[in-house]
Amino acid sequence: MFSLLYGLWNYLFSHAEFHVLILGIDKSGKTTLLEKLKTLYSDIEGLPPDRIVPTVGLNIGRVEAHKTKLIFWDLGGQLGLRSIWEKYYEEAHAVVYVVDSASRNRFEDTKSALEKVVRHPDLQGAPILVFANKQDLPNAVNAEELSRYLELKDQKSVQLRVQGISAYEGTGIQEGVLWLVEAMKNNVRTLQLQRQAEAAVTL
Ligand SMILES: Nc1nc2c(ncn2[C@@H]2O[C@H](COP(=O)(O)OP(=O)(O)OP(=O)(O)O)[C@@H](O)[C@H]2O)c(=O)[nH]1
Ligand SMILES: [Mg+2]
Repeated sequence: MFSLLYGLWNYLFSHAEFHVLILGIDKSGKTTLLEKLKTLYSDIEGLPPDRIVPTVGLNIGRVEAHKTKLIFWDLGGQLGLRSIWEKYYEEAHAVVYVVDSASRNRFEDTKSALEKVVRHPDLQGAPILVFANKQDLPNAVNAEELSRYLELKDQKSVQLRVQGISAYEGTGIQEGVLWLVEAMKNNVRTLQLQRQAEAAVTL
């Protein structure tokens, strides 16, 4: 019985696509990360950093990571564009929240934007992976220091992890994505989204 259920579970997930939102304030490195994800996990070579411009619309990256199909949505982080983020919340399985770990003068801004994400009712139950980006810079704070700044230890009800990365060098990214994939698979929100998708197909 267990192996039957396990087989069914695996079958469902091998066919499912997970929607992952990439959020964070402007210049944190979201699009640079998206392009690196394409390089790491697909046949497409992502754009080099010097060809990336600030995001106004939406960038999409479809990859297969750790035997799981992932669709990343990368949105613009400028102040005037952040109100668009919530339009994507209902359909998102998880969030990757990118922080520029070397810009201490912007930690307050990134903290308050993250708090709104964590508290939003449309994202209830979604795992949140905070990427402490730009670890290649000498003045970057590490993942532990950053979680102290962001006061993330108090968020007990949320599945949350802080991971140091460099979107330039690619370090730390796969470790974080592996955690996210496992978190999404063991998650009530994922089951709910899957049921909604199935209901939409049978209507
Ligand atoms: N040193 C360093 N710089 C980075 C890294 N990732 C991104 N950057 C730089 O940070 C700046 C912003 O990168 P983007 O990827 O455009 O940032 P974004 O978060 O997509 O910005 P918006 O689209 O405006 O919200 C660029 O100059 C990047 O080259 C990194 O890992 N290390
Ligand atoms: Mg961008």
